[in-house]
Amino acid sequence: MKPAPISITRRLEFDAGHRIPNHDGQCKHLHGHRYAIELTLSGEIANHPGQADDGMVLDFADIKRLSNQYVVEPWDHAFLVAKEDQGLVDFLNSLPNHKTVVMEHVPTVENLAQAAFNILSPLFDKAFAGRLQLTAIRLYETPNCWADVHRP
Ligand SMILES: Nc1nc2c(c(=O)[nH]1)N=C([C@H](O)[C@H](O)COP(=O)(O)OP(=O)(O)OP(=O)(O)O)CN2
Ligand SMILES: [Zn+2]
Repeated sequence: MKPAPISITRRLEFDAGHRIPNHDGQCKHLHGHRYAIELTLSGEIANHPGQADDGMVLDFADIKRLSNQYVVEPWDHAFLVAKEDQGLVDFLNSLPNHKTVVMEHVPTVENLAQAAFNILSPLFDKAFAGRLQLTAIRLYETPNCWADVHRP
């Protein structure tokens, strides 16, 4: 029998500041969140008796390593600001050694989840070609608010 499809998910957390400049409520103010990102990968379970990855789609440590390097560490304790939010970009750039990440789009949880997916999906494709795929990202902005991005 063909094995049933399987996916694995690794959760990582980071802190970042942001604002939604044109929001009609509190979110137009500078504030921060403890974000949680959940990365879901799908692939086949390795049948490699005697090897470290036997029985795994991918070692959770590998998901952590790639995600930390390219998203979690760059965004952790950074201020995530939209490039269109020019006054704030200029202010943040005036702060010596401030960790600022200028985003292509307004840093809603939807756009951040999409940005993380666009960064990480090709990296997983390249590193583990053919064996597995990043199929979804869930990004929590608060315990009550999150966005899901799915591989098309
Ligand atoms: N669709 C979206 N709506 C909102 C976003 C967003 O990214 N996408 N972001 C915000 C705010 O930045 C904030 O993160 C959410 O604040 P809030 O609604 O207050 O969420 P809480 O979980 O803190 O709300 P509680 O009422 O305390 O549960 C707003 N909207
Ligand atoms: Zn917010």
